[in-house]
Amino acid sequence: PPELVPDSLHRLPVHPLWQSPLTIPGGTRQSPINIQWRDSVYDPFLKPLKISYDPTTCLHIWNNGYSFLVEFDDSADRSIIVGGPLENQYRLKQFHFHWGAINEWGSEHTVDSKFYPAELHLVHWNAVVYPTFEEAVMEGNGLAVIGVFLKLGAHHEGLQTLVDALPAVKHKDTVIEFDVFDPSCLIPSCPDYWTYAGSLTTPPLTESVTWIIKKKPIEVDENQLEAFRMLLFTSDGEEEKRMVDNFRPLQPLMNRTVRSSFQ
Ligand SMILES: NS(=O)(=O)c1c(F)c(F)c(-n2cc(CC3CCCCC3)nn2)c(F)c1F
Ligand SMILES: [Zn+2]
Repeated sequence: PPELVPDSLHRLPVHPLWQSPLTIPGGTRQSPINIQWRDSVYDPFLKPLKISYDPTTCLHIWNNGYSFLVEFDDSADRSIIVGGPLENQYRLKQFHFHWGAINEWGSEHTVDSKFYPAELHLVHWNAVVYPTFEEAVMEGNGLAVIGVFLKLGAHHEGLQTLVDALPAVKHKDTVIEFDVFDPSCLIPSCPDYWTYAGSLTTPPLTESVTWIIKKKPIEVDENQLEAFRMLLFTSDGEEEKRMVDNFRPLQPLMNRTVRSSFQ
């Protein structure tokens, strides 16, 4: 419920990464948004999303002072997605999460105004059309991000290997090698998703993302969520600020329709 949402949402977040304005002047397709289930439109022409990741393309985990990113070798078409709403295949670049200080909020997207405690984003770029990720970030069909909601429940075996590595990236600008991980273990097997045209939810907030939001959440346990909350926004030696509530406020839907791959 909105009254539960941290008042920080009503104050501009102070995190340095947000020094740029929280709203993009003239933005018409900003993210995240609330997904009103009954307003989403079933599109029978949407294809199943095809995910093929090579676990050996995993490189390292990096605390960038906003989230922790697991980055991949995207120098060839080894970890890709194709199909769904996409016209081209897209290469996996990194995945990261957004989460709250408490289990009542933390996700960026909401479903019927309900927050989940966390949300996973798998960021892919259109290497068929654009020569670099940096260029793709600036183009309307440049990126495709798969969003997966995390809900409090059973222990998640696959996530635990990632959680075990987090203490090594507690501080901003720390990196740890992470050389074999298959992120498809974090994606629900249920094929159902919503899709809409949106933006990055962090600077540069460019309107270049085809969002693919999985309908089914994955379950993680309290200890695993707490491990996220032990990370710090701050560098070693600075006054510690816990890395929590690193999600952008909801943005206006404006003239957009959310399509569903399911009836
Ligand atoms: N929440 S999100 O919308 O899924 C999301 C994304 F889609 C992103 F692409 C990034 N992103 C930001 C950069 C810096 C680049 C630095 C060079 C210029 C382009 C941005 N790398 N990846 C990101 F941080 C993020 F949170
Ligand atoms: Zn994100």
